Amino acid sequence: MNMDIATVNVLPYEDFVNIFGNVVEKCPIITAAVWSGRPFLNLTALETAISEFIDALPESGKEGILRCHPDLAGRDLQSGTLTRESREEQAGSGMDVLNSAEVSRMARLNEEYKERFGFPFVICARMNDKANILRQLSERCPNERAVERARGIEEVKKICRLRLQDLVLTDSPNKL
Ligand SMILES: NC(=O)NC1NC(=O)NC1=O
Repeated sequence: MNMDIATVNVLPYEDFVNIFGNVVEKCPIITAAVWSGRPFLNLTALETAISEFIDALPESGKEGILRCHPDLAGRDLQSGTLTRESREEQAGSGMDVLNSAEVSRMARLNEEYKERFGFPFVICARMNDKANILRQLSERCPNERAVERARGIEEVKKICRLRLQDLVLTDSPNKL
């Protein structure tokens, strides 16, 4: 699907939530909330509304968003229970074709990370390959909790931007 912003702006909220409800993984409440901010001037304005809503949440809310994300190469991938978006992203970065040693390494590092922070490691899979993801996962583990919370939320916003771009035509300067 690729609609223009004018089409987005006239969607009833039921349709808006159905179409955009997973731009932040399993957080349709965010989409439902920003519907109030219509009309959006362009795609960037919609993205900004989502970003500002997230930034205004208490730290517990931001951690809640992170907790709605499935592990990379984790149980949901193995059992086929990822959302369509997440499945495509994880496949795009090779998370679905790890060898058994890599699967174990990911699982161990993901568990270590969750144990330390109480939320999962989140990274925009479409902007990283397998080697990069594994490196970041081990490098980020020793960080402070507040640093990782902020870092994870930055990644959520990158994931969101790419998911939005799959749904809405990007702003073009010569189009009114
Ligand atoms: N844990 C985590 O980063 N999950 C994800 N990242 C991404 O790009 N899609 C996801 O589901």
